[in-house]
Amino acid sequence: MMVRHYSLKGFYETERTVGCGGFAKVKLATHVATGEKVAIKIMDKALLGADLARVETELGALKTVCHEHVCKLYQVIETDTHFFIIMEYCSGGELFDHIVEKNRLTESESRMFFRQIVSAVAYLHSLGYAHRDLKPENILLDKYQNLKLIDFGLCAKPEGGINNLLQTSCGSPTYAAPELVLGKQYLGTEVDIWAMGVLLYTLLVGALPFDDNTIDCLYRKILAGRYEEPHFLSLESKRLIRSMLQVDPKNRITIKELLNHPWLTLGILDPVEIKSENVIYQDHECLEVMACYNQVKKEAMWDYLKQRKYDYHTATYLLLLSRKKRGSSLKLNSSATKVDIPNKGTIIRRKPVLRNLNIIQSRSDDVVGDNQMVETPTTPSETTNLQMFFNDRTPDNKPVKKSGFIEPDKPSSVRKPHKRYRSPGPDDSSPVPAKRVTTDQSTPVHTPDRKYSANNSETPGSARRVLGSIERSFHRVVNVLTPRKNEDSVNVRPSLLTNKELCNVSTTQYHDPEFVISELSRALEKKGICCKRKGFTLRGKVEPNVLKNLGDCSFELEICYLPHMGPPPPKFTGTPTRSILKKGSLNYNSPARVNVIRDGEAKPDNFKDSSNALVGIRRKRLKGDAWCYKKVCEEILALTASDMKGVTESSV
Ligand SMILES: Nc1ncnc2c1ncn2[C@@H]1O[C@H](COP(=O)(O)OP(=O)(O)OP(=O)(O)O)[C@@H](O)[C@H]1O
Repeated sequence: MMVRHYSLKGFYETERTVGCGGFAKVKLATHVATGEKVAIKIMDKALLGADLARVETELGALKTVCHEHVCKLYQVIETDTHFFIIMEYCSGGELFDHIVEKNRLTESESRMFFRQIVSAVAYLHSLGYAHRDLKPENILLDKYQNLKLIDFGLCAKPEGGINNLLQTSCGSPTYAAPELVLGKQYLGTEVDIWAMGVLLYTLLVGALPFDDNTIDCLYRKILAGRYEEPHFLSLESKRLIRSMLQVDPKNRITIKELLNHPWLTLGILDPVEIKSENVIYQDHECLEVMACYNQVKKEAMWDYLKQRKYDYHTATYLLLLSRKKRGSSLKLNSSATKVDIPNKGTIIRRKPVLRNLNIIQSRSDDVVGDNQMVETPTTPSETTNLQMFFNDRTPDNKPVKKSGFIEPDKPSSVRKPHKRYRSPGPDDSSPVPAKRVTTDQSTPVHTPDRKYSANNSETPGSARRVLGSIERSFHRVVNVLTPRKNEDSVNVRPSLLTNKELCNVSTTQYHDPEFVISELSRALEKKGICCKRKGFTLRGKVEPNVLKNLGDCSFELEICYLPHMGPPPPKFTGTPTRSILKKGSLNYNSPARVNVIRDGEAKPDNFKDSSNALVGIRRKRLKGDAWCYKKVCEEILALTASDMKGVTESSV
């Protein structure tokens, strides 16, 4: 059943679900004022229960960090029932899927990605944070192939600094360092390095270094530090992985050594940079746009924004800054619901706000002097912290005291269902009270009651209340009258994919979707995996130990038509013309990509006719362990492929 989130209405237009985790559903949405795409992580408080604390942990970290390879936070909305975390949208999907898609990455692609990971982790460590859940499922790609670290629910900021010991065992078993497995006290930095070793191995090899069907055997392998080194790995890659997967944490390479490691600088020469950004900084043009839009003085706008309330204004400003970085125009759409800037005394404008106003061109007459609007990429204190962390020297060249240079904070770690484990330890000995987690006491919650008309700043309170009430009634009428898009609506035909949607798709040689879905259902049944059919989608759930697998996961296999370019192919006559479902591999077998010129026009993506198109199987992990999902899909697709081959031979 589709849930309507009124607190987003007028501010964000939600689209499809792009991911699900143990705690959250993540939706793609458009930020109405800027038209920018964002991701909204929606968490139901009732389902969070005792894990409410992890939201606090995640938000605390996201509000502090700002790095090009950490997913940016724009806004936090808390209602009585939900959290909505509005973040940078990463359209490239999970690094995990990227690896699976390519089987394994080349050394140079792995290097490019690993440099970004090292940069982000070094930055986190310099701020006193350990991530504690580094794995390719928690690393996303944006459309420029930049990596973005997500999921800070298990991160820790030890009291007294990063060089203080933690005790809570948490994370995913296959990425867990030996000291975590043993339940010893450990350093957050050292367990992150181990997880990065596992990560680099998965990039280069396409499989986990430590894997087994039982947790005991898995832990034995981890404790022995025993893993295979495939022959195709270069000597330098092997050396680097070995230096991270050292059983004794004291022998493990440090993050500082990694920054300059020859493998990471090969062909690039420069050491990895850890340059941080300022979370929010003054930008003359963006501030002017914001001030004009909200009808306040620029100083007042900045005074408000620098409080970093993570409300709609913060989101709008941060999105404007990112538009500016990309060289896009700085325009704001006045159809977004307006939110008042609390300090009314500063409101000076009387001009009506125009639709799609491009405010850069209309410079206001009440701007703050240009010299006050200096962009400050990094604050002195941030620079100092980074310098101190990586040079072991203070700016006046005194040795740095290793602990205590970051404001102490409580470490936190919270159990994560499906993929993670946790054993209780002193670093979470102070149970987080089941209090209402507020992200910022002064952050306005954008419930419908807080929506004002465009010129609300000039409307007296009582009149505004009346208007608000009329507006709410109006919304209710509109909602009753607007037909709802039912998420449960069942597709009567498989969807026809475009070329851009061919990620995570296996091709078949068949044209009949009913036949393929029934073969898939049979294969799932044979493997003992219960599944539900909805339209042309099968949703399966794997319990631990089905298929002798440690993890559990749920997934979807959707039958769809593959795009074919040009006139429909002749009816299938027996000999497959394209690659058939490839046994035991999740690699995407690209269907023929032919640009057909019809009436002088190329039609690559928009060919809407599915008649005679071949059928494909699109897979998607919904929840749970990614490697379990990979194994299950491979086995099911292999089984289906061999079953269908028999049917093909006798029936065609
Ligand atoms: N900013 C984003 N842009 C695009 N997709 C995202 C974004 N954030 C999350 N996702 C997708 O949603 C999925 C779930 O998000 P996330 O891991 O943050 O949720 P969670 O409930 O904390 O998960 P977990 O159970 O792993 O803790 C991710 O694996 C990813 O596929």
